[in-house]
Amino acid sequence: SDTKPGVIIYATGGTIAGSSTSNTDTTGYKAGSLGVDILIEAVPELKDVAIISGEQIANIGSSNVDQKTLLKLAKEINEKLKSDDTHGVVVTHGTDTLEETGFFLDLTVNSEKPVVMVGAMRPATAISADGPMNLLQAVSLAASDMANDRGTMIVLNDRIGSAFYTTKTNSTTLDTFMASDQGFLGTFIGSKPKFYFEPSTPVKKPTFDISKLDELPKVAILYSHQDQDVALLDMLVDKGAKGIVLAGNGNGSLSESVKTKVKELMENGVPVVRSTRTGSGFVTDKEEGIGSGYYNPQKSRILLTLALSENANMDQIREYFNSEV
Ligand SMILES: NC(=O)C[C@H](N)C(=O)O
Repeated sequence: SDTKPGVIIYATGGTIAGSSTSNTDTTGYKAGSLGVDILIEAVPELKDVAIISGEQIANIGSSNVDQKTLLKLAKEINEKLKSDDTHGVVVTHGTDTLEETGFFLDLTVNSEKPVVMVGAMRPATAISADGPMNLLQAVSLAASDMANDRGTMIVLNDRIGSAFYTTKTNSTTLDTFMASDQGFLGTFIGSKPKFYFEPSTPVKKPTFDISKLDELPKVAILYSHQDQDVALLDMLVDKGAKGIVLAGNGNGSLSESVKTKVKELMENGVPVVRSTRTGSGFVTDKEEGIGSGYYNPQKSRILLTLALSENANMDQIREYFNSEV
């Protein structure tokens, strides 16, 4: 009937829109080759759960998603969610950087309505392609009244994760999106979303207004390791970085020489956030570098970018990362 909820699918590319000449190819295919209309036509069942419209934002591998794309997407979603005709939105996206876009939207979309990120690990042409079911589940979630007030969510492999905590943990397998400590919000039975809990909001989740921004400050990530070259930090600043995230060792540990450099940069107004290369856990605040709290390096980069976009000072940035113990 006409009373079905309206769901808009914003397509950006990725493996979910990927195709290959071989049905066993799951790595050499071309990401972002099928348009949004083809994705929708491939799953006629979408029309049973929602009134669907599709919009092509880009058709690229997710490593090519840039700040222009993020700003465009966030602005369009904020605009569309104001309409009574829109119950929720779905964003199809390559999985490699899906969590960055999801986290950015989680902090910048100002609506209680659902935003659902979805991708696939196998291209559309593969045997047992996961994209069609993932898309149907994502649309069902965006059309569900249970999905409000849960922030941006990530759907893959029958699971619902919060974009705030979820990360890609495996380079090739289907069960790649996880939040090791925080877990999932729910699962799917067939295409039906089933939540474990009523909605809740991450502790001190920040929000940002990007409506007047045309660009974002540059923040770079540097991976820590033994014998780290201190000169690379200066190079990043020379090349225009306004802030730096370190994928630090363990609880954000740095060598003595990197520590000294970080102190110097911080004194000169360049915030340095110490995150962790371990893949999970909390990084505590230290004088020599802001602790990232629960934010992994790629989420720390997005948060520091947004904090700098509103000219936050060092203390405010420390507040955002909520990493004091
Ligand atoms: N599974 C994927 O979607 C990976 C792809 N390379 C992308 O992120 O665009």
